[in-house]
Amino acid sequence: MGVGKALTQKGSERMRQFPQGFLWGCATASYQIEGSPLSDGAGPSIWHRFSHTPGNVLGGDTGDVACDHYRRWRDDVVLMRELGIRAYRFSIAWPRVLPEGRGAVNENGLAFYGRLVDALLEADIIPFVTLYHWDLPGSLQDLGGWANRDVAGWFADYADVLFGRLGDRVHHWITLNEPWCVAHLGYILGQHAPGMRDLWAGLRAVHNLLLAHGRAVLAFRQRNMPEGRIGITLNFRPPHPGSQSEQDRAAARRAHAYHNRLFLDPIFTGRYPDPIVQWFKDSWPETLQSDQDVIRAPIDFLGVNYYTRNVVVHAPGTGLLHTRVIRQPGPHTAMGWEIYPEGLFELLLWIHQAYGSPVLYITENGAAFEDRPDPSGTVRDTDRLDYLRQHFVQAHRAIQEGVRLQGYFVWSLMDNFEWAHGYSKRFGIVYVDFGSQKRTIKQSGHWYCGVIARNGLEN
Ligand SMILES: N=[N+]=NCCCCNC(=O)[C@@H]1[C@H]2[C@H](O)[C@@H](O)[C@H](O)[C@@H](CO)[C@@H]12
Repeated sequence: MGVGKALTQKGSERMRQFPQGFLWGCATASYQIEGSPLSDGAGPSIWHRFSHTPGNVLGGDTGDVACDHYRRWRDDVVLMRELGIRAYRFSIAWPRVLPEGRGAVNENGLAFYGRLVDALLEADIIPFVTLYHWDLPGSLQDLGGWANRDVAGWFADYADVLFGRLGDRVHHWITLNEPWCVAHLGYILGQHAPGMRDLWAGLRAVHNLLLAHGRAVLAFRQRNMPEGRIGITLNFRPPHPGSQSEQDRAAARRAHAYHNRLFLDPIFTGRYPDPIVQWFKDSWPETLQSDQDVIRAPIDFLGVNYYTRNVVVHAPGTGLLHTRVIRQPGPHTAMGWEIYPEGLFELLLWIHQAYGSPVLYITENGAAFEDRPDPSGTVRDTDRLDYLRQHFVQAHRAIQEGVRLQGYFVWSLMDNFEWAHGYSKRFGIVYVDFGSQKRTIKQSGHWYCGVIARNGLEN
C-alpha cells in the first residue's frame, strides 16, 4: 500500500487509514477477570494457590472475585458490542476444563467457554483464544509443572480437547501467553506463580514451554481445520544501550537475546540465541536434536505484546545478565514503564525484517494510570487515550513499511487483577468498581470506539 492511499485528506484532518478488515480488539485473561476459581468443578490453579499465600500479592488481593466475569459474561459481551470491537482475545482456564490438568474433562467448564464463544459470534465479534495465560492446574505443578518435560504432552492433550470441542467456532488460537514471563517471573525470580527461585528449573521451563507450544501446533495440524490459524504471543522489550561504550552495547545485546530472542529464535530458526546458551553454559538444559523440529513447527501468525523499552547498562554481578535498567526522563505509566511509542515501530520492523515477514497481531498494548471517576461518574483517562493514539500511529507507520500487521488488541478491555500488583493497577478502557462490579466506559474506550468505526486515526 502506498503512503498516499493510507493518509487520506478528509476536510482539514489528515486520516491515518488502516487496511480494510484490520481487526481492532481488546484482550483479557481468565484468572485476571473471571473470579469463581473453583466453581462448577474447576480445580485450583497455581495462581489460586500463589495469591492465597500471604505476601505474594499486594494487599493480599486474589482472583476469587476479580471482575466476576464468570457470572457477568453476557453483560460483558454487550459492553464489547457497545465498544464496537471486531475481535476479543481471552484465555481459557486449563483447570476449569481439566481440573487435574489431565484426564477427565469438566463439562461445566467447557460449557462456560462454549456459551461465551457463541455469544461473541452472535455479537459479530471474532474470538481469539489463548490456551494458556499463566493459570496452570495446581496438580501439574505438584509434578514439577513447566520444569517437567512431560508437561509438553499434558499441554498438547489439553489443547486438543479444545480444538475438538471449540474448533468449529474458534478459528484463531494462541498457544501460550508470554512464556518468558512464565519462566523468568515464575521459576527464576519467584515474583509470579509458582513462586520458584531456581535457575535450573527456569531454564528447563523455557525449553518445555517451547516443546509444549510445538506439540500443540502439531496437534492442531492433525485436526486438519482449514479455516483455523494458530500462533503464539511473546512479550518484547527493545533494549537500548545506556551509552555507546562497548560494555553497554554488549549489555544491550545480552538483554535483547534474553528478552526478545529467547523464544523467537527457536520457533523461527530452530536454534537458541548463541549469546544465551554461552551465558548460561553449565545451567543450560539437556535437549534432544528432535526437539527443535517440534519447536519450529510452522505457525500462522505471531502475537506481539509491547508496552515499553529498556535502556540498559553493563552492571557487573547484577541480576541474571549483569545489566541494569536506567530510568529515563519523560513520561512513565503507573507501572513505572517509560512511554516510548517509537519502540513499537522499531520492534515490528525488526521482526518483519529479521524473521521473514510473518503475519503479526499486536495481542497486547496498553497502559496503567491512576484512573478516578469524576463526580459525574465520568473517567477522563486522557493519558491512556494519548498513550494508545501514539502507539496506533507507530503501528500505522509499520504497516506503511510493509509489516503484515493484521490486528491490534488493547490491553485491557476492563480493569482487572494485575498479578502481583493485585487491583492497584488499572489497564482497562472500561473502569471497574470492584465493590459494585459496575462497569463504566472510560474516555479512552469511547475514543477507541470511534477509531474502530473509522478504521483509522484523525490527526
Ligand atoms: N524486563 N522485564 N520485565 C517484566 C516484563 C513484564 C511484562 N508484563 C507483561 O507483559 C504483562 C502482560 C500480561 O500478558 C498481562 O496479563 C498483564 O496484565 C499485562 C500488564 O502487566 C502484561
